[in-house]
Amino acid sequence: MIGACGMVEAAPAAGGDFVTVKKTHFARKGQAYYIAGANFWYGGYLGAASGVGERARLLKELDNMKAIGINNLRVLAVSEKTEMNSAVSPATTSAPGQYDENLLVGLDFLMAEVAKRDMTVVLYLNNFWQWSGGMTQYLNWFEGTPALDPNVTKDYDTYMQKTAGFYRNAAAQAEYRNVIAKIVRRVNTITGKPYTEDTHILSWQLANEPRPGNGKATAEEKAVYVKWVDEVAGYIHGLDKNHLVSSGSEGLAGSAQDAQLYLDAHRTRNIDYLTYHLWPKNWSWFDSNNPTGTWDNAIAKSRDYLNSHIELAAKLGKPIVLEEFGLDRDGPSFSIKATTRIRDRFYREVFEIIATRAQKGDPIAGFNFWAWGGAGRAANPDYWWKPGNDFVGDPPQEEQGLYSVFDSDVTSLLLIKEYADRLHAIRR
Ligand SMILES: O=C1NC[C@H](CO)[C@@H](O)[C@@H]1O
Repeated sequence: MIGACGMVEAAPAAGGDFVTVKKTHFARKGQAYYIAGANFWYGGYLGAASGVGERARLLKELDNMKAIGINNLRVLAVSEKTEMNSAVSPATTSAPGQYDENLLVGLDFLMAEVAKRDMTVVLYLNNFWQWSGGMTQYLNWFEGTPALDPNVTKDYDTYMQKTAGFYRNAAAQAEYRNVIAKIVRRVNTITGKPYTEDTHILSWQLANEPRPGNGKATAEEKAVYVKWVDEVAGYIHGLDKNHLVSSGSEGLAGSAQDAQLYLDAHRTRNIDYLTYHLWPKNWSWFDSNNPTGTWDNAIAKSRDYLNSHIELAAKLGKPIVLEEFGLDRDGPSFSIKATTRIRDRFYREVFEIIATRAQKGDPIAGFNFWAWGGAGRAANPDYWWKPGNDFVGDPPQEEQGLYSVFDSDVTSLLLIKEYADRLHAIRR
């Protein structure tokens, strides 16, 4: 629709067009709404008008995702400039109060194109991990502590424990709220529509995989984390009365294996639905160098993880979304030429549980696989990302091809379509 000012404008939002929670399900436009989604962290980057922007690619990626039934994208809304090696550049914010308008317009463009395809987006506003600067970079700004890349130090335990200091740093929290307000209060420069009025935003998300600290988080660290989730989610609702808010938690793996902590952090009325992630290889349940020897262990633990979190959501009476899961290519290999038989078998196991329980009416509201690589291709023989290279589903902290689903992975794409169709057919 072309408005009087000549700007591309979506039809005015009717109240019913926002995604809402109805008991333990999502609803949208008077229907139950199930997510058959992709992680597409770099969607805003492709939408930029210059520099890293690749708008022609973005349109093709969105069309290809739409064609296989993908109706939701999980996208990084803001990145922080950092010295850490395995982080994306450029970044949305290079210092407190300084923003790259080209990247913000990129997000505008993405949202405008998502609206045309009637997809929805989950936008995460920070990152516990280093690949977009994230919480560690805030501490570098406000504590003066060095931003140490765990891919370099190889000490993830210390990284996690230090990064959780973000929650208790008043200056970092104040700037984080400034950044949240900058994004949430933004008026889309392509459509002229305020983000708070955009019915194609499904939810604002506090961060990607916020954790209370490392696996030995203390009672005090856990209490700080629970308070942080409640307060920031409440702050976002204060800015935006229309949209849902989620945490971005991985579930127990991101809650020091403490179910009570996971429940306590998500009990607040400020959190509208639960999230969880499933990573058998990252969590050493599956060894891709010994697939036959570790498959049974990995799939048993995965099934338990999938089902037990749906029970936790039922306890809180809220929907839950499996918003990340993945496995690497056969071999293992990062090469796009490698087959994906084991990954496809894993995806089918995951999808079958999600679809069956969703059809039964259990509080599982859908999935986002990690992650859409599409037409992107690894540029370097070592598969590591360098500025100027294609973006793929794997962020710069990991080899480009580790978990990405590429446009040539036909068996995977057909599998995603099969289950997207099943979820979209659910009527409630
Ligand atoms: O959020 C995340 N979860 C797991 C992904 C794959 O390891 C990782 O790339 C990302 O930081």
